[in-house]
Amino acid sequence: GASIRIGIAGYGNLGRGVQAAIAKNPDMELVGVFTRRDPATLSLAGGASAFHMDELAKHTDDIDVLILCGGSKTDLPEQGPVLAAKFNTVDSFDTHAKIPEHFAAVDAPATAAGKTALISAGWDPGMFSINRVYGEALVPDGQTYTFWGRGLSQGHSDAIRRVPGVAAGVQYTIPSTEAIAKVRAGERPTLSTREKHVRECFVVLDEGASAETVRESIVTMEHYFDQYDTTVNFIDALTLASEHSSMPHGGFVFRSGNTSDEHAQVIEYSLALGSNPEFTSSVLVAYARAVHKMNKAGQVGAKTVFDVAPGLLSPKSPEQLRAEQL
Ligand SMILES: NC(=O)C1=CN([C@@H]2O[C@H](COP(=O)(O)OP(=O)(O)OC[C@H]3O[C@@H](n4cnc5c(N)ncnc54)[C@H](OP(=O)(O)O)[C@@H]3O)[C@@H](O)[C@H]2O)C=CC1
Ligand SMILES: N[C@@H](C[C@H]1CC(C(=O)O)=NO1)C(=O)O
Repeated sequence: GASIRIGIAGYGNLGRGVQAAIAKNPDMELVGVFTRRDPATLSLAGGASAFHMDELAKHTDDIDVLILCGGSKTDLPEQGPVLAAKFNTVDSFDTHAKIPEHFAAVDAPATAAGKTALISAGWDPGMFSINRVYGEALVPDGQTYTFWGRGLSQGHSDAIRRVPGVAAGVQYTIPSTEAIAKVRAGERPTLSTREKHVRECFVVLDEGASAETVRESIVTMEHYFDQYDTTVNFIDALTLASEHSSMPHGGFVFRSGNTSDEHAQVIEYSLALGSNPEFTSSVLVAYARAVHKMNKAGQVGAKTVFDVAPGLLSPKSPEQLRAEQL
């Protein structure tokens, strides 16, 4: 059938990743990239069209799903509700504590417009969320553990880039090896947030900015850093470019429980990501396929990955999937 027509709103790591993912999905086509900056300054690969974000309203009829690639700290809370009133959307909103609030803010305009707005897709939130739900539903008597890294968190990197005085920066998440060892040994420990990961930031300061003020803003930042032991290293732009431009990440969700006194059960879902943004974007593109089908089926309003039947992610028909994958 006809290709699914995708728009990209916001051209950063995720925006570039969605462009790459569309090239890997023959049932998809890229209508255009929409940016708040001057479109002419974007070095777009593959001859894709770049527009200013203000042009989006003209494309409501030629975009089936708009994938929102802005940052969760400030872009998505602002752009999500506005764009969900005009387009079917997918976003990767990952400020976990604020997901219910974002869901409500997007649900009203999407429902009123008869649009479908999938929020918080990706891997965490996203694929890891699904596996946490599988774990506790399938093995009710047990404990669930999530570990990330060592790798670059895009949400935390976006968040530090928004701190006044920060010119550029990245954040690595480092899991506690002793916590992982206890979990793998089947001890089922009770672990606080602080006991599971530490966070390490590398920051390039704006000219004249105070390192101590920036450090304090980062380590006390609610929802991102305040519950973790966090270090902030100040480096120059050249070092950032040469030593911190790759974005590997990964981790695993572990469910350890008992179905009877005699039998322990373990479920593990793991990711090893050469590129965090490219994987996340590939997830967003698969969910854009599902959103397109859900909207055509009249399923409107805000959704999360918990509301999406797995088969909808596939380009194959339900009949094909039954024949090939069950
Ligand atoms: N759920 C999940 O598993 C995951 C979620 N995420 C989320 O994805 C979000 C986006 O991550 P990421 O793509 O790395 O963020 P970026 O910082 O690369 O981009 C965010 C926005 O900033 C603008 N921008 C990008 N580059 C520049 C630049 N050089 N100068 C000025 N503005 C720029 C773009 O908007 P514009 O083009 O309009 O200027 C872009 O949409 C993260 O905040 C995170 O919350 C990420 C990974 C996993
Ligand atoms: N949303 C995360 C994806 C994973 C990585 C992560 C972390 O390192 O804290 N938490 O969830 C991201 O932006 O990279």
